[in-house]
Amino acid sequence: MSDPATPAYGRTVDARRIGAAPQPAPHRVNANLGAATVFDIRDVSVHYGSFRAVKGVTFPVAKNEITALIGPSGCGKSTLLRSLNRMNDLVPGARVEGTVAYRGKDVYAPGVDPVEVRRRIGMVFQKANPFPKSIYDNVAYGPKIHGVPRSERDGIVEDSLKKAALWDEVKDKLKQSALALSGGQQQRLCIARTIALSPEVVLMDEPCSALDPIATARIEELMVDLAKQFTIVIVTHNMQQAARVSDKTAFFSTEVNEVSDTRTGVLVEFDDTQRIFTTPSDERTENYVTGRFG
Ligand SMILES: Nc1ncnc2c1ncn2[C@@H]1O[C@H](COP(=O)(O)OP(=O)(O)OP(=O)(O)O)[C@@H](O)[C@H]1O
Repeated sequence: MSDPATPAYGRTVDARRIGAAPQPAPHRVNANLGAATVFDIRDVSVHYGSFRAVKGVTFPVAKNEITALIGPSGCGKSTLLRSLNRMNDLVPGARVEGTVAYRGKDVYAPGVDPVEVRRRIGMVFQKANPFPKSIYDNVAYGPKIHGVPRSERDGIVEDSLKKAALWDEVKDKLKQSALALSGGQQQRLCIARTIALSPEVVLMDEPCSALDPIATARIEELMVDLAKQFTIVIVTHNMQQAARVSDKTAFFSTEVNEVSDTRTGVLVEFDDTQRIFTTPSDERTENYVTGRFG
């Protein structure tokens, strides 16, 4: 049994503790101990044209964990997230330097198919973006274009909707338009659509920012459940959310270049979520998580 004096950060956190004075950690936990590494992100910088949005980022992502990327607006969280599955390829002028090793292989290596990368490393966006199709067709779409036979699609749709905790609400109206669902249901549908392709990793870019607290709570519960099967990396502005659901947290900030007057995102600290929110190593992290940072 865990020590009751130890704050329960990481998936079971009491959100009211956020902002409390840092407390001594019982011991320093090696952030990468004991879990298989899915991503080894090494010295990654991302440019948009001549503008360097984020520089020199290095941290690992462990299998079946939830890793949260937090930090002030514009520090490059979404940019870094999109570099993990080559989503930035779709942005004209975007360029990634360094190494994003996924299961030991650089996703930017010559010959790597970005479509296959995005199948294995799926993405859920800030705003639910269902296709203007039926609920069924939204989930079946990916398997269909990847050549999964029609006979297997019913099972995939049901399984994906169950994993996304949406099945009970939609099982009797699969042929109805996805656009008639609530915002929270649409976001769970987008999660079902993503996991229908059997990815290993699900990237989530502020998946709850357009949702009310009840829908947010459902997605958070869902994330924790999905992490049993998938590895999750989430960008969130919501520090309580990061503290509630994540195992590891990467805190980003910006450095100002006095000459060009531009801001570049940097990784300040990466560690167990509990440590980031209780005894961070860097003063900038502490100022941010305790709300002293404007
Ligand atoms: N497509 C793009 N073209 C040019 N610059 C971009 C593009 N996308 C982002 N940027 C710039 O890159 C920097 C990092 O942006 P990014 O959206 O990654 O930050 P963020 O930390 O996710 O911000 P927020 O929390 O506000 O969403 C910002 O200066 C932003 O203006």
